[in-house]
Amino acid sequence: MGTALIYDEEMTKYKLLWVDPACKIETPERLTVSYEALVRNALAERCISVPVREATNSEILLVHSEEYLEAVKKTPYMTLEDLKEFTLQYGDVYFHPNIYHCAKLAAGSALQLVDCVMTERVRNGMALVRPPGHHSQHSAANGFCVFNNVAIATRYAKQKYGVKRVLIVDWDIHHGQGVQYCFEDDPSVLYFSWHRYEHQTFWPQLRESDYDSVGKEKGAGFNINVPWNQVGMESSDYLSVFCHVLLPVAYEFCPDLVLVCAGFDSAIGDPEGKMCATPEIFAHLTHLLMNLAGGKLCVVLEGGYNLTSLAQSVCQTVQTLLGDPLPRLANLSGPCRSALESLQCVRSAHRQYWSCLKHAASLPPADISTKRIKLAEEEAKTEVGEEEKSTEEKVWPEPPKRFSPPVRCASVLPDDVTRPDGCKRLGADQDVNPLTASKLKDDDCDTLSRVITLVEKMEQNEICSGLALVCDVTVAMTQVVQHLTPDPVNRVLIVCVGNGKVPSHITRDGKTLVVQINSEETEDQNSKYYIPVFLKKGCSDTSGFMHAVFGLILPLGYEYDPNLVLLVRMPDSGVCDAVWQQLTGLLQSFAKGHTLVLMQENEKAFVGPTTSVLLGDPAPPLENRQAPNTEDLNVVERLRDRLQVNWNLLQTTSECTG
Ligand SMILES: NCCCNCCCCCS
Ligand SMILES: [Zn+2]
Repeated sequence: MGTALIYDEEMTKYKLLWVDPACKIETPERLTVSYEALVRNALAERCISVPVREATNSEILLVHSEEYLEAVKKTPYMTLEDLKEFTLQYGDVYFHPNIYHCAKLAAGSALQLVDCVMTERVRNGMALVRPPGHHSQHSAANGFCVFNNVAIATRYAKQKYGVKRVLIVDWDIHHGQGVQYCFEDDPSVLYFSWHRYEHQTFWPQLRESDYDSVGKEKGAGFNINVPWNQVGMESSDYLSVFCHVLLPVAYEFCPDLVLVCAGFDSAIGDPEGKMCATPEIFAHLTHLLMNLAGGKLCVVLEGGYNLTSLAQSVCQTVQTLLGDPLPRLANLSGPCRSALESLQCVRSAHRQYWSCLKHAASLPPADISTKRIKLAEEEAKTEVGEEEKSTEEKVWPEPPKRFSPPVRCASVLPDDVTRPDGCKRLGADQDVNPLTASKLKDDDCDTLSRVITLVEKMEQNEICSGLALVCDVTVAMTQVVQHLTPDPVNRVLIVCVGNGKVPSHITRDGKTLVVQINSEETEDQNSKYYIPVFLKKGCSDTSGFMHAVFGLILPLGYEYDPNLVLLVRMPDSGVCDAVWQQLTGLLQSFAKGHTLVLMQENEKAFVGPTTSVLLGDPAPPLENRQAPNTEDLNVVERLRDRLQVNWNLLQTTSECTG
């Protein structure tokens, strides 16, 4: 299934008609540079173009009041003076004779996207729209927004398709208060937003944007606000929040549909956000959401005011929706102190609502809060009349080309195992490839030599990922590592699922990082590069396993930044299909998707499900949402405490930083 792209140049046909410094950044060029970049990078042509449509009155009334809609309906006929007058009743927004038409198209685009995802005409998609929506409210326009596109789409999906649980991820740098107001008492809609806040001094300066607004009444726990109290946040800060807050909760919530308020003013260079995360981060944020809801992901443009980083970020997002390998994120430094403080506050505020957070630390002591430091700085500044901060132009490298290897997935299988049709899908040359069709009766060394060849072709970027059935995964794993180690830049992340002895020499000199999830307490080898995760209930405990994936494996993987991932399924691991597929999907975040899966010969039943995920299909949703059992949670938390001195992305509290 493909990726939808919804765009129409009609939505570029309104603009600011008078002087208003607060609104001049919201321009038609935002849409044209984004769409042109998709065309220039040959991404638009790979999408399924879906036409826009106007949202109907009843669809708009799913969120907005009749009086508001009636008022907006009059704007096409207003004089310039009337438009200015009409605008004054709202904040930080402007009207134009054609904005009502465009606002209906923007909302209608989001509905079109929901339709083609819910009817499975496409797997996922992006709507490039303006005016944005997440600030608009029941009876008010606000923050460049007229109708709340994503809120309308959410209500529409529930009404028309009976969707039970919707996750809304708002990665725009502003708080989508309009969305929060819409769903704060609704437990069927989980709203997550991070936003520049600076202790309520940044627009829209709302008390209810802070981390302690967790939702109301039945909706308590289903509204997650992550305030950024400093500018300059980087990819590490964003990934920490995804790994330690959003993903664990999102998987526990188990949504049927995911909508993204995709504002790119959270990217480097943006005049509003003043953050430092490069556009590649959106490739990863998108990917990390793609295994939820069976891949049903609708991305709707919100903000983004630096035309360069906006266009690059849109391309990174669409390219990931299309299933292309992700770019590596270089030298992630770990979250800054202010981000850690926000992280700790949010986790603490939501501890009582989500079992994955029940072990979260309590609120940081007020005295170390960056708030006191910040307010002290404010006083200092006013005293000495600090000169205007230089608004230095941010520069960053153009994101690297994300090229897809000719073969997406190759497999080394015994004769009696039929090659999954998925591999065949990758072109006829695959059949003549010695790695797969082999008429010889292969014995073990032949298999291993083919596995090594497979790895070499991955290194040469001829093959993206691979899967091999071998007679002994430990031997195969060791052979692969020995083959690779000489090369100085090689770093291999090895994830071993299940019990079994991992040869200790394999973790020598940091060229490999081994994380083993098992149910046997191994002697406590206190090595930085061998991390045994002992789960009392073993790999069959979905919640405990996924807690280890988000709390340990993902942060470690991002910080280690390997150029190859070995996913090893130890004999009799007991891990269930869906969890195995989720892990396979999430590990493609690393090494540009170069994942080699090693399994025992007798596990042929898992070849198909594993291959489908390596080929880019979403992993099926994890149905169960029971709490991880306490001991397993304890294990992961204790491990994180012990390891975070070496691995910064494991941190979730601000106390630990000296
Ligand atoms: N100094 C006032 C600036 C107002 N900024 C409004 C930003 C709306 C963003 C929508 S994503
Ligand atoms: Zn914004």
